[in-house]
Amino acid sequence: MNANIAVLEGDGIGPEVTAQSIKVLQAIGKRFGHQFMFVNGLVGAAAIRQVSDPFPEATETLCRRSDAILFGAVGDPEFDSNPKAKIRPEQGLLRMRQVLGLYNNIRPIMTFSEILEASPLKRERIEGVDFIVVRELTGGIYFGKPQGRSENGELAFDSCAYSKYEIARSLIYAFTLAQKRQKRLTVVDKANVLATSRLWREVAHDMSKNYAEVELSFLFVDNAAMQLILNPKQFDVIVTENMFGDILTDEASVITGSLGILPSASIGDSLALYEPIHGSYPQASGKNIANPLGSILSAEMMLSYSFNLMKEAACVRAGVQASLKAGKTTADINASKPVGTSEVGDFISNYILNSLFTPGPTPVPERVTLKMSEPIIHHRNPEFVEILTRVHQSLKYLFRTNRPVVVFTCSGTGGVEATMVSMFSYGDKIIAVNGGKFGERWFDMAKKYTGNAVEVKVEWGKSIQPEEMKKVLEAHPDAKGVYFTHSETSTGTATDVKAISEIIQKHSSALVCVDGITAIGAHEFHFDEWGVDVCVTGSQKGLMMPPGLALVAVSEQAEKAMEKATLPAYYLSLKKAIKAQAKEDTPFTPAVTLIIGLDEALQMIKVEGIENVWKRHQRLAHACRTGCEALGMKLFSNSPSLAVTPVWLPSGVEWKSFNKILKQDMGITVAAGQDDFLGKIFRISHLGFYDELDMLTVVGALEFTLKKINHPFTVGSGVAAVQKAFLN
Ligand SMILES: NC(=O)C1=CN([C@@H]2O[C@H](COP(=O)(O)OP(=O)(O)OC[C@H]3O[C@@H](n4cnc5c(N)ncnc54)[C@H](O)[C@@H]3O)[C@@H](O)[C@H]2O)C=CC1
Ligand SMILES: CC(C)CC(=O)C(=O)O
Repeated sequence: MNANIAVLEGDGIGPEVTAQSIKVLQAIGKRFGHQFMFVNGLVGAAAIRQVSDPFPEATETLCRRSDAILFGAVGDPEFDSNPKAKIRPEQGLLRMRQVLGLYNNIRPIMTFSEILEASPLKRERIEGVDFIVVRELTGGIYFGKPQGRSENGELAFDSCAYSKYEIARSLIYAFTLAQKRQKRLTVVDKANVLATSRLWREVAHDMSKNYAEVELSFLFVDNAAMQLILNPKQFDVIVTENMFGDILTDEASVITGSLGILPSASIGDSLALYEPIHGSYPQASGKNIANPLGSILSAEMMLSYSFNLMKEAACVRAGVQASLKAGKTTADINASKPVGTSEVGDFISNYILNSLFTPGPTPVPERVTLKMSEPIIHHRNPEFVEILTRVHQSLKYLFRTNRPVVVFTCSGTGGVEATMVSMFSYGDKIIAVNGGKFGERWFDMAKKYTGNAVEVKVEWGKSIQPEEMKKVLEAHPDAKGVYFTHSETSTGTATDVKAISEIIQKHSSALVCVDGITAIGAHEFHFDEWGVDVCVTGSQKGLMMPPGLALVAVSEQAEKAMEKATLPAYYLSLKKAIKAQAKEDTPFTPAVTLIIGLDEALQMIKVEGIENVWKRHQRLAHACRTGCEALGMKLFSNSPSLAVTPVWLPSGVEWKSFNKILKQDMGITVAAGQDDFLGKIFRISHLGFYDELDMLTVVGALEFTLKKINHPFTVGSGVAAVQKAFLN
């Protein structure tokens, strides 16, 4: 979606906390494919200083033309300490609320389990607190007339007035909200003293007939102030007038741990403004110490209330929770080890971007995710058959084959298992090349199924050469199948499939069985031309999908072998799957949603063109390697894969702290080394949905991390090398 957001930062800490929300909204835009346009407007003391008006006409126009308003705070000691000042920053805020018709202020009060100890109240009293205060915002004593001083200055007066209409529109909102929640509504007033409060009660009573399922109660404000602290869990929705709502919610912030974390939405009939409930906290201004969560959570409210972007809002909340869990909080919450305002914003926006640089799962493009979030359809419906038919065709394009490629609902390992149980019998000799975790797995699997497996061990980081394969085949002329891995994920090492397949065909009648799980979509591959018999890939690799599907291409030879095979196979029977595939069907209930996503992902690959996809992987892999080497890191593999680059950790660098900084400060997840190489190497993926900027990002993040742990290197050298690799 496209949205115009008016940004009114205001005074004191307003600009610094608002900057964090913008950062977070930009991250949401990037991750979910939305365009948020931010336009600044003057308000408060800043506006008085520039244009002598705390809410200038230009700001009002900007607000009216925007889809939502993000507000910081107003107020400045210069005015606070001068009671005689005629123009005051706060007048801007009040006028703005009034002229924009923002008559309800919604303030959710919810504790975060991660920071319960930040509250001075007992854990059992506050754990699970979750209520909402609906504060009337454009009436009551804030706006009542007359207000002022007597002529002789001996008397000052304010007026509190409410019309039935004003009360009713806040109550309607609160009743409706309660209906959707726990169905409990508390009206807070001072009806034992104030006439306006008695009118609130009267209107609430009358209205309650229309909301029979909502349990309505009344509480005097003095008692409410105590109950909030004594037993805050009793509340579901509170509705109250302007002044009481302001005071009670500052008090309620003690339950949650800090005034700095409470957000709000000020809404009317057409416009909505999102603002933390705190003020301009001038003592903290410019010091990078204010908590930005009130503002960030207000941005979360904007996403859900104004834009109905619920998934995006949930993502912001998850980022906030992650920051609290990681202790990335300001001094008001974490006095012993605080981080700065901007660090909290960085952490949350990095969390949202959550850049995966792992060789599976790999990043899923937004348009694929969106496709998968459409309503589910039945797998026998013509719409699904059409999708499956297209997927079958696209898979042929992907594998470069005219033969069937079947779709299994399982991981890549399940796909390899399907080939074994479908093509072989007990006692059949299977050669398995073991040059890493996955080769090891195929050897184990063959041993289990046929009881006759030959392991060809290859040093990690190296690939099997044709002459070596020739010797193995000569030693085992009775082999029925040879399993080898195109791109070994654990070592980032590629095997020359074309050459190995040629040797096997020349010197043996064994079936050529390729684990293409991390190779398909990254490495050049021609199933038919290269004489491969079965090749398996998984959805969460080069296909830019979540895990859950195995795709298996099957040659004519392989199909013939199935006629003689006697190993038991049911769910993973390739024979059954091929038969169903011929009718554009699957033998068992397929993962409908994943296949719908796969259809979209394969369309993306087709539009780019498979040759271009291979070339892109080559470009990215080369740039990634160059960048790492420029930082003084050594590459692990002598036959590098185009899917993943494994790198030796520089000496003296400890993996756990290195990875923690990469992940927590930069939002980058890379893969650890496995087995003997755990803590010694790490692996950077460029498999699937990556581009040039991603390589600059990951190498830039490596630089940041090395700098933070004081590892010597020339700042900028890695990023420059990546840039040169692309530009030369
Ligand atoms: N919506 C608005 O723009 C509001 C503006 N104001 C104005 O703000 C100025 C200061 O007023 P105060 O009464 O001091 O209220 P305040 O809300 O600015 O600060 C009160 C106390 O709350 C804590 N606090 C507030 N925001 C925080 C944050 N983000 N992180 C960590 N701690 C935080 C601090 O301990 C601070 O001393 C005044 O000029 C006042 O008129 C006050 C309330 C609301
Ligand atoms: C400066 C005041 C208008 C503050 C206030 O009442 C509020 O933010 O709710």
